[in-house]
Amino acid sequence: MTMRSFGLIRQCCNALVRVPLAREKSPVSLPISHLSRSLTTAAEALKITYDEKSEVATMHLCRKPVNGLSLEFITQISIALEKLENERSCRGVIISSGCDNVFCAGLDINEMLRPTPERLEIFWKTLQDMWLQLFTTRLMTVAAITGHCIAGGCLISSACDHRVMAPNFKIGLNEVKLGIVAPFWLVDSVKNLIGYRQTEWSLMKGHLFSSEDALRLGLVDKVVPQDQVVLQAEADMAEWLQVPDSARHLSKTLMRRDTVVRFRSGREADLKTFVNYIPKESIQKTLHSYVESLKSKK
Ligand SMILES: CC/C=C\C/C=C\CCCC/C=C/C(=O)SCCNC(=O)CCNC(=O)[C@H](O)C(C)(C)COP(=O)(O)OP(=O)(O)OC[C@H]1O[C@@H](n2cnc3c(N)ncnc32)[C@H](O)[C@@H]1OP(=O)(O)O
Repeated sequence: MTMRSFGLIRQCCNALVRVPLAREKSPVSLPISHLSRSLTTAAEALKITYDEKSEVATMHLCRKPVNGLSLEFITQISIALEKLENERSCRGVIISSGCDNVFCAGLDINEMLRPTPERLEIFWKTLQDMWLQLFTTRLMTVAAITGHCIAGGCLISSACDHRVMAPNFKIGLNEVKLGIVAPFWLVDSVKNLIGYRQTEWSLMKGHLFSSEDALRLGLVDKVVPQDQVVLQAEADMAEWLQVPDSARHLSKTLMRRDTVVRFRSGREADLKTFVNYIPKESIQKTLHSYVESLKSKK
């Protein structure tokens, strides 16, 4: 197997003070006083490899301990996606995790705790952009879900084209448990997979599905033992790549158009709602208690 890492991507990912890269915007300097805590450095957090033979890249999320989606991390993912999208030989990307038993625990909650208005706005815009990139990319996308996949984690997996998950983990949208609400575009992408009622019910309860229930409902496509998830994702990717790229991508565009149109017309209002809602004292209290409960479960 011929593997090479994308020098350009690594280079970009290491230089992370100016964000976001987002296509439609110019870069903005970050208030770096609020960098969120992680056990990994920015350079270690995202590893990209490319297999020339299969024409498939792997995006390995390694922001320990739980791949919490901080502004810097989302920006790295976004830059990497853009680079892969522009790499003509690349046809697919597998998204995998280097965190034990966690694919992604969602947004880094620290981003929402006592945020500066400036950073909060950049954070949400960057997340919106990253989601749109992933949801509409020409690349075939497969999520190799080797652990829990919660809220923002489900944002990533549900934006992909195919999902393979390990048994006995949790997946879904639990935002209400934190006193917050998933944005309509994330809800839509889950609804596209599991239908209206299951989405409404799980959203209102903050219910996380077991891997097995997720398979039954269509929130994931396969459940295989944890040590086989990546291999299965690679095998499924190879099968998917037998379909001509442009026809596959046009079909995806056709199926996702309504969600994308709704997103584009609602994203400004969504941003305003987010930046007004998060700093509210009542929301801050609930988020704070949630973080405390995570820490005290040990
Ligand atoms: C009207 C509406 C207007 C506006 C909308 C507003 C907001 C919309 C946002 C919606 C979009 C998405 C939101 C989100 O993603 S919020 C995040 C939701 N995620 C979770 O609830 C997951 C929480 N984590 C867990 O349940 C467990 O950590 C997990 C993943 C099951 C792993 O368990 P375990 O292996 O036992 O690990 P620990 O729990 O010990 O965690 C290790 C360490 O990580 C910290 N941590 C965990 N998750 C997060 C996180 N999401 N962000 C930041 N930090 C996290 C945890 O506290 C531990 O820290 P410690 O210091 O104790 O080591």
